[in-house]
Amino acid sequence: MTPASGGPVVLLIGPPGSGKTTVGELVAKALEVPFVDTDQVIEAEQGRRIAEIFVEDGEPHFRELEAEAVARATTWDGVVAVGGGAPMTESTAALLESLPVVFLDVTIADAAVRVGFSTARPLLAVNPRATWTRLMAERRPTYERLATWVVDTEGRVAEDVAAEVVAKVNHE
Ligand SMILES: Nc1ncnc2c1ncn2[C@@H]1O[C@H](COP(=O)(O)OP(=O)(O)O)[C@@H](O)[C@H]1O
Ligand SMILES: O=C(O)C1=C[C@@H](OP(=O)(O)O)[C@@H](O)[C@H](O)C1
Ligand SMILES: [Mg+2]
Repeated sequence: MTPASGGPVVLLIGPPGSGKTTVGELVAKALEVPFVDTDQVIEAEQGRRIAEIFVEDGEPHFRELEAEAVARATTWDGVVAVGGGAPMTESTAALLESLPVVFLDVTIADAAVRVGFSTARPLLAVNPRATWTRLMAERRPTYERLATWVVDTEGRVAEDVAAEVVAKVNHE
């Protein structure tokens, strides 16, 4: 992806299983712009999976890598999906405040079905439902504060959610 003066068309935030990665790709395709997922950037640059980074270096190190990756992504054109915990880092929240952000909302019921709570998401490896619910409660005020728009994804296919994000971005 090439740096551009305009910055991201839209950034997607929300908890694991809200569909940031999936919907982000669909939105980018529809708008014919590049897509970047900061977790994928981190994995490619590190040559390791997110779960390995957590185990080998700990969550604080992952959060540093994540803050750097998000900061770079905010200078690029296109659609950006970040990890569920990214907005909880202060420097990241400060950057997102002035950018077009969609909070993809979801309940534990749908998130559990979508994510299946595999070990790919290390924070959810133990007591996944209780942990997801606690994290969402901690994070919701930040997601809502940073959201330019909130899109409810409950019971909706990703294509439908993506169409609403595109409409919001296009101010339809
Ligand atoms: N609206 C949706 N309806 C049903 N399944 C979805 C939806 N959005 C995403 N998924 C599925 O849920 C899983 C997690 O989606 P993902 O995009 O990785 O979420 P996130 O990046 O927010 O954690 C994927 O298997 C994806 O195919
Ligand atoms: O909620 C979190 O803290 C995390 C969410 C994950 O991304 P998704 O939200 O895309 O699953 C990934 O960044 C990492 O496992 C930590
Ligand atoms: Mg994701």
